Amino acid sequence: MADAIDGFNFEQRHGKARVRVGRAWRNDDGRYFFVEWNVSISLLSDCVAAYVRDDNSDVVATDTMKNTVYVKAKECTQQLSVEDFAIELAKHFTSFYQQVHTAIVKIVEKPWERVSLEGEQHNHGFKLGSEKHTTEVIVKKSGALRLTSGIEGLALLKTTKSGFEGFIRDKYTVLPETRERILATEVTASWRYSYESVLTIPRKPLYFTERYLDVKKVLVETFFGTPKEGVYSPSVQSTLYDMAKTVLIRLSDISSVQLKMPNLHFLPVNLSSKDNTIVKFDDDVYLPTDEPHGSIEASLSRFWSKM
Ligand SMILES: O=c1[nH]c(=O)c2[nH]c(=O)[nH]c2[nH]1
Repeated sequence: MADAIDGFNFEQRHGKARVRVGRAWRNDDGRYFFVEWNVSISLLSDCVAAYVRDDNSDVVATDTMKNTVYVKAKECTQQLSVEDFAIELAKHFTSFYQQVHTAIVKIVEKPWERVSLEGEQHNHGFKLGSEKHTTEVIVKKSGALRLTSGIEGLALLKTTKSGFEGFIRDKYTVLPETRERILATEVTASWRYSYESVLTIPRKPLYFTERYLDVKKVLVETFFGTPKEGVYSPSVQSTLYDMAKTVLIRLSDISSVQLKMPNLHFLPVNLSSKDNTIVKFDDDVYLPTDEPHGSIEASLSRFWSKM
């Protein structure tokens, strides 16, 4: 919402970024659960006077926002998904403060995973995994909701069943066509859920945690294909599209999905001197690179959905 001030359009928001909180829960049988969240809050509120008249009387202090994260974490006596925690926080800011009309809460969850020792799950031991679960919620005073979740840093590699052929060849092209190469990427995905009100989200406390695992499974399975056979990838573009499409086909409460898949190149190694070949590439020795990398991204949404 823009205000007209001194003959200008003025838009503002304020919040607290990167508030870190850890939350442990203990079951009746003594089993622990743990999450670590990095929370960023942004409030759209009627506090223009602070900018233009040195009047802070309508300002929610960002220090108060930070404290609220810890208070709400304390109040969540049952383990809950990162999405539900973000919605709880956003609902609090829009309902508690008359001045606040919209709250935007972004959270990145650190991938602490329960340790298994000799096939047995540890009661209270966790180790850090790799990819991260993210969420962004926007809640309005009316209860209108926009809920997006995502995954960051999902690194995937396959050693065969990938190629790239038939692309434009011109005087600048040196890349040979191939049906045999390594395919490696680090997937960043985000997907929007179709729930449009805080009143209609599923009640199950870990519903969105399960959904996150469902999306991750679809992405990974579609990238690799079956364990023995795999699936041939004619390009990153084609594999990306299959992954996005399978998410929308399998998961009915997701209305759109965005994927970013850098093409992390593994270059063939050939070494030769003036009179002999030292290393001849036979789909075996590679030079891994992450710079430069191809950057391939797309989004796919249902016809009737808002992006
Ligand atoms: O899967 C690929 N897509 C491209 O667009 C591209 N461009 C390139 O040089 N290699 C590849 N690989």
